[in-house]
Parts: sequence; structure tokens; C-alpha cells
Amino acid sequence: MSQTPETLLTALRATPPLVQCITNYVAMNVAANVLLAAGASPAMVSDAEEAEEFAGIAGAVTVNIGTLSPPFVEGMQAAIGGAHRAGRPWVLDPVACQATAYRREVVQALVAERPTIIRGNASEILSLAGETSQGQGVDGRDPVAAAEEGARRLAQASGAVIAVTGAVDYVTDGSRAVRIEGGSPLMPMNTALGCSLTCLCGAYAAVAEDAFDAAVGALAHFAVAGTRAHQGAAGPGSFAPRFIDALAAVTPEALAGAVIHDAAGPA
Ligand SMILES: Nc1ncnc2c1ncn2[C@@H]1O[C@H](COP(=O)(O)OP(=O)(O)OP(=O)(O)O)[C@@H](O)[C@H]1O
Ligand SMILES: Cc1ncsc1CCO
Ligand SMILES: [Mg+2]
Repeated sequence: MSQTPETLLTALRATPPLVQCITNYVAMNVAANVLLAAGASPAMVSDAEEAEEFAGIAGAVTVNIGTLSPPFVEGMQAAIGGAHRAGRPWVLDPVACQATAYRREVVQALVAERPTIIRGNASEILSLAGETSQGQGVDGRDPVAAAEEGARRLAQASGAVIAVTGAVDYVTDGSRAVRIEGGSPLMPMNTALGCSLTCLCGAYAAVAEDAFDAAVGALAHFAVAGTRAHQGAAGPGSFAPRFIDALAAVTPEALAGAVIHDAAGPA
């Protein structure tokens, strides 16, 4: 039986999960504040010296290739090994994976490590699915609808739940699929909100029985908070603090109002 976003947020707030976030230099502070506001406990622990051990005490691990370098990759591999040994979920954010040969090579190796969830913008998911994308560096330039079929194939091939974000989000495990409406056009004008959402997927995965439900819960939390923060925001600058406040203010009951449509059948 599926767990609703409402149920999962209740569980998350009752027992805040420790989330080990290996994320990029741009996102570290933003993502930590997002997780704290949402009700989780972030720890940006990434060095190979301790990443595997730390994964043994974390509820989930998240891995983001935004500011990639060999030491980061060593830490990612150590943490993923630790998560597998501890039987914990891990979430991949394939930032700009289409941009360079190094990113393409690293991301393929990470996908082979069986991520529980992959969360990216449509350009990143298209690229992972082997299709051409219009992505410009870290910024998505493709509509989510263009990546839906590729996301379903990628889910089937990788075993991961795929969360594609944009104006209307799409989540699939290869058979089940939903679209989630909400958020704000001011969100892509704030750096690292996608990276932070990947970390929140880890928080929800830590408390969920099912990775599909976890991804839907995290994306619904962002969608509802984004819609609320948009009210009265003058632009991207004033949106940012409103969004942190809204993440904290969202109640489990409010998540019951998230706009989630079944998308498994014909469009
Ligand atoms: N046009 C839009 N309207 C409403 N919500 C949006 C829009 N674009 C993005 N979002 C929301 O913004 C959040 C981040 O998604 P986005 O696709 O921008 O991530 P991203 O490109 O990986 O971001 P970054 O790499 O900067 O962290 C998601 O919750 C998504 O639903
Ligand atoms: C701007 C930027 N550059 C590398 S990672 C990152 C954060 C958004 O993905
Ligand atoms: Mg991104």
C-alpha cells in the first residue's frame, strides 16, 4: 500500500532523519537550510576518509556531481558502499551530466551503483536516457514532457525511481507514474534548489517504505511550499527566504492538497 506525502511528512517530523549529503560547493549551505526547514537533519560529509563510516549511521545518502573532482568521486564511492552495506537508500543528482566527457563517464559509473532515486532536470534525464538534450551547463532547457518516455526507460534499465523536475514534475518507477503541479517560476532563478530537492528526496526515502512514494512526497513538499512562497514575492531574492519559511510551515495536512495526477496511462 502506498504512503501519502501527508503520512511521510508526519513520520519525518516525528523522527528527523540524518541525511548524508555529498553535494556541490554552491548547494551545501542552501541544501542544509532546506533540510532543516523541512524537518530533517543534514550532514555535508564527503571525504573518503570518513564517508563510508558516516553512511553507516545515516538514514540516507545523497550524491551530487555539480562541482565534480576526483576527491569528490572517491568520497561518493565510499559513501555509496556504506549505504549499500547498511541497507540504506541513496539518491543521485546528475548535475550537467551532458556537459563533459568526465561527467558522462562518472555519472554512468554512479548509475551502475544502483541509486534508489535519480532526481534531475529534464535535460539531465534526457541525457542519461541516451537522448540529445538542450541543457546549458547546470540549467535545464528541455520541457519535462520531452523526458517522460526516457525517464520510464531509464527507470526500467537502472532500477531507480526517476524524478524529473521543471514546471510540472514527473516521477516514475518504470510502471507507476505521476505528474506534480505547483512550485514557482522563481525557483529555477534560485541556484541549487534542485540540488536541495535531491537532498530532501533522501530525507523522505529514509522514512519511507517505497522509493516512489518518497520521491513523490519530497516533490510535493517543494511544490506546495513553492506555490505559497510565490505569493507576495517581488522576485527571486525575496522568494528565497519565503521558500525556507514555507518549507517549515507546510503541515502534513497541507501536503494532502498537493496537485498530483496519475500519469501511468495514456496522456
Ligand atoms: N517553471 C517552473 N514552475 C514551477 N516550479 C518550477 C519551475 N521550474 C522548476 N520548478 C521547481 O523547482 C525545483 C527545482 O527544479 P529544477 O528543475 O529547477 O532543478 P535543477 O535544474 O536541478 O536546479 P539546480 O541545478 O539549480 O539545483 C523543483 O521543485 C521544480 O518543480
Ligand atoms: C551553479 C552551479 N554550478 C555547479 S553546481 C551548481 C548548482 C546548481 O546546480
Ligand atoms: Mg540540478
